[in-house]
Amino acid sequence: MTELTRHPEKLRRARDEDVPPKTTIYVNGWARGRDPNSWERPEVFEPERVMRSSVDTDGHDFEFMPFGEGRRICPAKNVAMAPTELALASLLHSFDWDLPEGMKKEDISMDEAPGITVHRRSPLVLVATEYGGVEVKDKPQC
Ligand code: HEM
Repeated sequence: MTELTRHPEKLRRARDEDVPPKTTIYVNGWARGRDPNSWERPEVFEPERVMRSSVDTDGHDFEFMPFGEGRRICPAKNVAMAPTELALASLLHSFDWDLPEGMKKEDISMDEAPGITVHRRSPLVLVATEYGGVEVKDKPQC
């Protein structure tokens, strides 16, 4: 993708329209991840769907390319994946997670804020209880 951004002339004849040189091109990863031709019920938050699927993050499957593809693929893919998995696994292993008092599952908004990277519109507030029953005083925001 970086390759296309740097050398948009490669797309010149895309869809029979000229793309002028030096045009900045953004690949809409959000739309790709919600393409109903690739994913069943794409609007449903269902991370397990990638476990059932044969797609991987190596840049061969155009429906799921969090690290890009081709010769500009993220060179730190493995460096990024290991601590991400470790951090998430440690949080799940060490704490019970609950909603703040009075809040229901249906109250959680998964709305996203616009931007080059996707992030939540409103913070996710959870109560972490360490295994053994000790409630963590500073409620983390994920
Ligand atoms: C979960 C974390 C990360 C994600 C999702 C991610 C994703 C990406 C994506 C989508 C690209 C563009 C690939 C393309 O143009 O096709 C990229 C490029 C790049 N990433 Fe990452 N990245 C992550 C972490 C990191 C880390 C931790 C480093 C450095 C330690 C890093 C270094 C780079 C570099 C240097 C490039 C540019 C490669 C080039 O243009 O040749 N990334 N990354």
